[in-house]
Amino acid sequence: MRYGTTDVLHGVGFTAGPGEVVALLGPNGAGKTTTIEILEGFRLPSAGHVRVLGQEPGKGDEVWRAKLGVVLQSWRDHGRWRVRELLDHLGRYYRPYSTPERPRPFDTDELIATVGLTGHAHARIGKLSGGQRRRLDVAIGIVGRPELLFLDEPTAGFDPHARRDFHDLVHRLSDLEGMTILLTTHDLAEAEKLADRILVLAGGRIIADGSPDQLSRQVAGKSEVIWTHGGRRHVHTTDDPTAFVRDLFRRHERGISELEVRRSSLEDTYMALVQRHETGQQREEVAAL
Ligand SMILES: Nc1ncnc2c1ncn2[C@@H]1O[C@H](COP(=O)(O)OP(=O)(O)OP(=O)(O)O)[C@@H](O)[C@H]1O
Repeated sequence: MRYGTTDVLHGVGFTAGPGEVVALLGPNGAGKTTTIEILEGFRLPSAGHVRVLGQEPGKGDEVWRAKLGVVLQSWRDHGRWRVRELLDHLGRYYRPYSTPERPRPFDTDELIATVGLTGHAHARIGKLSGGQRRRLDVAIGIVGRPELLFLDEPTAGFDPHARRDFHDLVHRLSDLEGMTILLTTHDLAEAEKLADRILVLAGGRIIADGSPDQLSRQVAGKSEVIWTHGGRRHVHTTDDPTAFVRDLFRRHERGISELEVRRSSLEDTYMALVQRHETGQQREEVAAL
């Protein structure tokens, strides 16, 4: 993807299979939204090949569009409508695309309950809180029971409870409905919890692609060993926690309690990957001078 003379995506290549949950991670400006917008058909790529549900997104017809669900970063219209009224209204557009395997739309009350808005079904949308509005955005995205769902920072503004409900919802949608889900998030714990696969974008390139475990293995992460001995808490960082713990017990046969080994988190892995990419970029720039 090129804007003017600037390439913002370079050779971004990946496939996602049915029912897969893929998280797109990356620093601000990495190209996540641009990638999603191309897949949704909102932006035409300057070059390359894109197929979404067998179709070139820019040429998708209504039947194709009805199979997609989109939750954008934020939008604030329909303030005078009521929650149930809007979902019922939007759902009707999907009726002609209903199939026996995939009845469309979702039952409105079931959908409202699914996103936890039953108590606000008759509230005016303009009066919802930020988190409630975001729940409604998700409901709007899935009202047509899509085969493929795009979620751009879906949990921004959610309280911990709403976040957990949302995570359960994503699991249900992928496991029970077989929905393929592509989401962007800056919450690494969320990505780790939800995604079967993580793509890390930096500077418009995919710098890592794999399950959270596979990514950790790409970066030789250190582990933290935390233990209490004689009432004092100790922390040690090591490449080989097994050897360290064996040695620890050899040195102190008794008196060790509350032993914990913490592997590097996805956050550590992510930071290391992005830093490695940025250092490589700087080296390339210096070499070009
Ligand atoms: N219409 C446009 N014209 C020119 N450049 C653009 C345009 N839209 C986006 N860009 C640039 O493309 C790059 C990628 O932007 P994009 O919004 O895809 O990033 P992002 O990864 O979604 O970032 P964030 O995490 O901040 O949402 C940025 O450098 C941005 O400045």
